[in-house]
Amino acid sequence: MQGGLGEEELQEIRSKATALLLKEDWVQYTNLYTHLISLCNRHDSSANRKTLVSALSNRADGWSRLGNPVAALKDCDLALSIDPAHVKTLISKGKVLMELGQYASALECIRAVKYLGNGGTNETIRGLLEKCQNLEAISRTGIVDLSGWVLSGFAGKVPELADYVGPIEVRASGHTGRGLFLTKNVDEGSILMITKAVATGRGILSNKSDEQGQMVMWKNFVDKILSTVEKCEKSLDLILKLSNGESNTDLEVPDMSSFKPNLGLFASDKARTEVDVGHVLKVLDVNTLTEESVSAKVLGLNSGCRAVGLWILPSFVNHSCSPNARRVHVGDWLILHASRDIKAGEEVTFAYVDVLRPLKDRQESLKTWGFECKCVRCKFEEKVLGLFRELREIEDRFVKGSDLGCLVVKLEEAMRRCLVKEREKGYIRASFWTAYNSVFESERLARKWGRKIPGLVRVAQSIFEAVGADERILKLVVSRSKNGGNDGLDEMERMMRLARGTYGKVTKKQAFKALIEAGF
Ligand SMILES: C[S@@+](CC[C@H](N)C(=O)[O-])C[C@H]1O[C@@H](n2cnc3c(N)ncnc32)[C@H](O)[C@@H]1O
Repeated sequence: MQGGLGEEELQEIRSKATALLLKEDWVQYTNLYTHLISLCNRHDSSANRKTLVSALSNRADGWSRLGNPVAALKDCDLALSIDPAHVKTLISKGKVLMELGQYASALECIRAVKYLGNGGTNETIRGLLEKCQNLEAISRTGIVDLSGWVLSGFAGKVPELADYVGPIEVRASGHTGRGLFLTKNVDEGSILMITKAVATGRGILSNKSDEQGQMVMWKNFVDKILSTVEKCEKSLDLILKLSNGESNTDLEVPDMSSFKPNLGLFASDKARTEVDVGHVLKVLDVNTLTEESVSAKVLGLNSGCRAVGLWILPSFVNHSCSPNARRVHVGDWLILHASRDIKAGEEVTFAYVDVLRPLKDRQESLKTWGFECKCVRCKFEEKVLGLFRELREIEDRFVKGSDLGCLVVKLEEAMRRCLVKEREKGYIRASFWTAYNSVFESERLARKWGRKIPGLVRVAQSIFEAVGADERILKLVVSRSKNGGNDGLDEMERMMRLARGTYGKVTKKQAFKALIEAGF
């Protein structure tokens, strides 16, 4: 007998627990340990305290398996308040804290195991320590290095990342509601945030117009969101802070502390929350992002696999046709980076629609979003197209699909005659990128019109400065340089800048090259 708890009874509970563990029946496993914990509490003795600690530790594992790290953490803390040197609990607590994005505290737990010495230096602990150190560094600095994964051709599991909030803050942004702003100067490729989706819906669609496949993917995504918000009040609070598209006036500007790593995005052991499903669906309509949109790059994904997802902090990023940021998706993680240099105080924007299209096309696409873009580029284009009939006529002819080479020449001449400034030429060239692309891409057209228009590098550079980096432009610059059109180191440096702007600073130089290859 152990002060009230019989050895036989304990043995029976242990055997049941092993059977449930093998069956991976975590609900019954957790219930069984709840029963044992109440037995231990009823018969307090020093022997039962040992049993209590290991029961709490095991129940914590059960909670973790059930996706409830908050309850797991509570059990770990209870166990450690009785035995602060309980190795298994310290390891469990370290893992739970990692899951909650509390890397510095997780490191403390795992280091404590290492210094306790009893079994603390084995491979598992070393691996855990290394992983935790990496994640802690990412969450503090935003420095990620996916070189190994990229160079291996994206083999194996998607790399683990950590939440990072860079030099950004949410502020009121006039007619657009709230927006994300930079708090210090950054150069192109700088990582602005790393954040995990509240939920994603994935599907292999036969083609872009596979409506049935899209419906299934959307339903699956909505179900995941609803199940998360039903279980977790904090996730619901965050989602309810997002725009539902009805009015941009008087929207609350959330405190940046609401976006601290992962907190709140997990189920708590509280009762289920009442959810206004209609409101959540409206929020999803306005804030859901697709992974494969033009201002996003998906790393390491099978072609054909599509995904939609909700990421909280990126939902505060407004659209601009002259954007300065892009997204890179790695599994359920979204990495937002500067696609060109951005000054402190500037608003961070990415494109909701293809910005390498003429004004009319962009305006048409933005109708589905329910707003008109009033960015500096749109205003400029509206003004010049209104002022200069010849530019307007060129746009009309472009829409009708006339000879693209001739059109590019006319466009360059018209810009010269209309005294369009160099930076603003980038806006117009971006609008007619398809025409420039077909000239630079075709040897015949390049021979025919090449001497009458600026070279690819100049055009690419002006577009880069006006609307940020873009994979399609990078692709053309790289393919041209392979065909012998390169001028050595300078060109390499230019390509690296374009690559950094397109993918963000996520790999070393060598891997960037592989990424460029893999991207195409
Ligand atoms: C993903 S939210 C962006 C954040 C939003 N401004 C907020 O306060 O929550 C998308 C909504 O923001 C507004 N929005 C985004 N970009 C805009 C723009 N360039 N001009 C006007 N409204 C914009 C539109 O109401 C759009 O439906």
